[in-house]
Order: sequence, then structure tokens, then C-alpha cells
Amino acid sequence: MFNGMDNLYTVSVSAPGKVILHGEHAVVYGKTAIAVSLGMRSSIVIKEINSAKEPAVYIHMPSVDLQEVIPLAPTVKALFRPQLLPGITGKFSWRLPDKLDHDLHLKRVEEFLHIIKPNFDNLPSNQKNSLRSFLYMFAGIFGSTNMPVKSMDISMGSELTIGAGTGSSASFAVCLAGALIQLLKLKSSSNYDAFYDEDFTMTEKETISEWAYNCEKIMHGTPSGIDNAICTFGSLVSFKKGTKPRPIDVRLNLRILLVDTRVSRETRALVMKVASVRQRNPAATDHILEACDHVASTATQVLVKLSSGKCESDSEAEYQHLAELWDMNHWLLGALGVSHPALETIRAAARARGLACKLTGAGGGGYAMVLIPPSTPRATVDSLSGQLLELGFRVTETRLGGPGISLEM
Ligand SMILES: Nc1ncnc2c1ncn2[C@@H]1O[C@H](COP(=O)(O)OP(=O)(O)O)[C@@H](O)[C@H]1O
Ligand SMILES: C[C@@](O)(CCOP(=O)(O)O)CC(=O)O
Repeated sequence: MFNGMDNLYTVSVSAPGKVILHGEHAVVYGKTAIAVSLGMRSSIVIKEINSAKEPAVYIHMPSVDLQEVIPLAPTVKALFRPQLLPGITGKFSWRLPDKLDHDLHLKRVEEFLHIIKPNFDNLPSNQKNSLRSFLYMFAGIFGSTNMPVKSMDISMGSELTIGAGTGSSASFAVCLAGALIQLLKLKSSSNYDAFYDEDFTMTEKETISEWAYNCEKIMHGTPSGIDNAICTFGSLVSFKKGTKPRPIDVRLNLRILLVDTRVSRETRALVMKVASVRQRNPAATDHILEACDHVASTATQVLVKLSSGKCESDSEAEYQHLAELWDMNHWLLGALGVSHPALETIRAAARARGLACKLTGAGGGGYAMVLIPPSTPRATVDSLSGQLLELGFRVTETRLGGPGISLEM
């Protein structure tokens, strides 16, 4: 949107969360994982404003209970003109986030935050990470151009639970990078209308995903790269350790119940649990991991077939096959010791209605997903949801495989 009178732009962007469909844990040992986008999304609105006060960025992030005012002039002075990695000559461009001297830029952001907020260390880590990520990307993207920056309001919203393995951090980072890049695009264009309706190009999406990857490094240290890829490209992404995530262009629209066990778990502890099972039982464990790999690749083939959308009876058979693979994957994960009684209670309720269910992510609690093929009667879904709610679980009916980052008009 453009307010011609005052030359002020508004940008609005959303991005999905994600779930791991197959390959959790096995991916740690070099097997294939596939992630899909979740119908629940984060969103951002950036609005340039005329402010009578000192130019500033006004941040509203209710999901982490954060309201902040960042003064613009000191930000520009301290953080703009980010540096290239040592050994690379020239001037850093926002189009090449992988060439940014990440550690130096983050260090400058950290020092700056301590100056403008002397109590920075006492903030909850959610808020610290959101502020670091914002300044890192804002200064990284705008600071590598000569574009004058104006006061702006930034409002971030999310349907995702934070810290639950559904990709809220990547979804947040993708939204932020996409909105800043879109704003830059609009401000640098003399022909405003030409950009107004255009969605992001493939190259822009790659750049957005790389910026989000840098942010994931701020939040997680050594992320795999799958979350930023799926939240940017949407649909389905296949991934193997040490390789670039591979977006698979399929049109999916899988209906699921996403069930929160409300049992909190720590990914790191569950990864260690599998490692110790493997240490005691190397051959058996490796066969299980190998089986997980086969499940992931067969499921990808089934999903590709499903998305090609032939006749209904074909798709019913494909849904049945998919359901079988979900159950098989859950049992394999159970054999590795990462299920939980709460997950098994959910599975029993789903199975009693002929529906398949698997844990997603690290397991040991967290989320379960129940596959709802299109032929499932509404009454079945309602009675399952009702029972799960009564048992104290949180239930969301949503879809898998929708679009990645999108401009909201
Ligand atoms: N809507 C949001 N607004 C502000 N910050 C967010 C938002 N969503 C996620 N974040 C940031 O992402 C972090 C969540 O990362 P993490 O714990 O890895 O959760 P997840 O597993 O959901 O990605 C939060 O601490 C916060 O800094
Ligand atoms: C168990 C694992 O394969 C997935 C972790 O998923 P989650 O996003 O923590 O639920 C760990 C990993 O891939 O780093």
C-alpha cells in the first residue's frame, strides 16, 4: 500500500509454520527428512509513519510480550554498513546474506542492544532473540543500501505456539526478511505500480530463506536449514544433512488434526536418548533408521501422486497408503524410544476411528498429527476432537502443504 501524499509505504507479509512429516531423528544420522508447511501462519505489517518525535522503529510483538522503541539515528550510526566475511573484498549487498560477516554483525547488534537497553541481559530470552533478529536483519538489509529510512511501525502476529517445534522462529524470520525486502523494493522503484501486485520471485525467496537461516543461527546455533526453507517455499521440502534443502513443487492440501499433548520436551535430550539406544544396539537401530528413510521416500512419491489430482478412487487409495506410512513411521520412532504415553493415548483415540496418527518432531510429548482423508465423515472428526479435548489435549484442525511466504494485499 502507498500513501502518495506523504510518500509512505505499508507492507504486509505472512509465512507458514512447519511440521516434520517423516524422517525426524533419522535425519540426524544422514537419512532423508521431509517437512511440510502448516496452515497456521505468522504475519507482519510494516508501516512507514510520519512522526513528530525522534525518528524511530516502533516494535509490537505480542507473542513474546514485547513493545519496544528503537531510535533510528543511533541504529544507522552503529549498525549500518555491515561487513563482508574476511577474505572477501568489495561492499556487502543484502542480496548475498551468506557473504555477511555473521559473527561480527551479530556482535555489533549485541553491543548496540546493551547500549540502548542497559537491562538487556535481564530480558526473557524470547524477547532478546526477537530484538537481536530484528536489528540484525534491519541493519543487514537496509544498512547495505543508500536508501533513507523513515520511522516505522512493525507489528508481528502469529497463530503458532512459540518453542513447540512448529517452526515459529523460522516463520517469524521469513516474515521479517520478506517484509524488509519488499519495503526496500517498493522504495527503490520509481514505478511503484509495477511492484505492487507482484509476489516474490524465486531468487528473492532464496535470499529471504538465507536471511532467515542467519536468524535461525542466532536462535539455535547450528540449524539444519530445513525450517527456513519450508517456511519460505511452503508445500514440501526434502532434506539430508550436509546438503541444501530441496523444495518439491507439489500442490498439497492435507487435512489434519494437530494435537498438542501439553507435555513439554527437550529436543536435545531426545536426540541423546536415540544416540544411547543406538550405542547399545547399533545394527538394530541402523535398520530402523534405514526403514525411516524408505518411509520418507515412499511417502514423497505418494504425495506427488496425490497432488497430481487424478480421480477420487485413486486418491482414496493413496490416502490409505499415506495413512499406513504415518503409522509405520510412528512405530519405528516408538521403537527408538521417543514416543510418550500421551502420544499413545491420542493414537488410540484416532485408531478407534480408523485414522492414522504419528508424532512429529522430537517426540517425548510435543505434537501428534492425525491424518483426515477427504472421505472422513465430519461426525468422526468432531467426536475425535471432542474426546481429545476432554482428555486435556489442545486440538487444532488445520492443513498441511499450503503456500510459503506470501504478500498480503
Ligand atoms: N510472532 C513472533 N514475534 C516475535 N518473535 C517471535 C515470534 N515467533 C517466534 N519468535 C521468536 O522465535 C523464537 C522461538 O524459537 P524456538 O524456541 O526455536 O521455537 P520454534 O520451535 O517454534 O521455532 C522466540 O523465542 C522468538 O524470539
Ligand atoms: C529430532 C529432530 O530430528 C527433529 C527435532 O524436531 P523439533 O523441531 O524439535 O520438534 C532433531 C533434528 O533434526 O535436529
